[in-house]
Amino acid sequence: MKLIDGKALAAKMQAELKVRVEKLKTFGIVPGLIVILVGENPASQIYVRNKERQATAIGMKSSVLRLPEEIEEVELLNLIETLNNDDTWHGILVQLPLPAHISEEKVLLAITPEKDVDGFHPMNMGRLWSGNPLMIPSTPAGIMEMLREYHVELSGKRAVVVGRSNIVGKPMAQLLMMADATVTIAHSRTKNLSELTRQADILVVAIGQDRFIGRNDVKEGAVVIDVGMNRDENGKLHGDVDFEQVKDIASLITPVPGGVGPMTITMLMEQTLRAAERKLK
Ligand SMILES: Nc1nc(=O)c2c([nH]1)NC[C@@H]1CN(c3ccc(C(=O)N[C@@H](CCC(=O)O)C(=O)O)cc3)C=[N+]21
Repeated sequence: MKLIDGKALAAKMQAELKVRVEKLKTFGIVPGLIVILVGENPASQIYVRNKERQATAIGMKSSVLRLPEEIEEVELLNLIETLNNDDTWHGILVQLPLPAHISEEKVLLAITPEKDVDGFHPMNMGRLWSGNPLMIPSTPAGIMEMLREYHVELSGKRAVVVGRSNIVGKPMAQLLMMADATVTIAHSRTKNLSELTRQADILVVAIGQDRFIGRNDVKEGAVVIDVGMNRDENGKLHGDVDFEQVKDIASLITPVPGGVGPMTITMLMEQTLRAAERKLK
């Protein structure tokens, strides 16, 4: 078993991003990412702080708007409209999940696709599936970077994605398909899931269930990517893959923490930078 070190790759990419930021600054553009956080979800607070720290580290401008849980939907939509027209910000990210009284669909539609660094706007989802992406969701984008860095061959390989979310599963499947893998999307209702996952040369797991994939679900030599982040009663993080059971079967495996998570944040920065670089053209 060899570890895919997401933290190390994220650090390496940050150094490259820093150079690109400095270059852009010589043209008078400071790339900016604004994050909107509604309510007090403590887990969200940690991600938001990490995002701010990374942005600052590479020389980008970054800000977090903390809004009260009770904010009205129309107020949030108006704020997004203001930010759409504000040249300071090249990326706008609304942290999910939102409180139940606010329509996620309306909010995601309100962000102009050019600033939608999450790639969640229907226009960006459609462009990805049409093979002409503008913004790519950062978790699957980070996974593709990891597979590239570790020279994982994808063409003609059998990839199984467990999880069908708009944020991870669906865009992941499309990116693997664009890289010429043969892709199957499985999910919580899939029958004989194990039979399917055991055929995977590349197995991506994003189902949101603690240590869901065990030793009998993985083919010898498979590349295993774990998107899960589940906290147990002692506050320890576990993936959707039982790392201890799978580590000696897989040829390459991502740890949790230190795998997909750090790359997700770095790719968010990369998308913001790319949005800012488009201003030059
Ligand atoms: N609009 C939107 N975009 C998002 O990208 C988004 C979101 N909403 N809502 C919440 C999820 C979650 N998410 C994480 C990103 C990085 C880590 C991360 O860096 N994790 C580290 C540290 C984990 C720890 O120790 O707490 C690791 O895995 O090593 C975690 C979680 C982005 N999300």
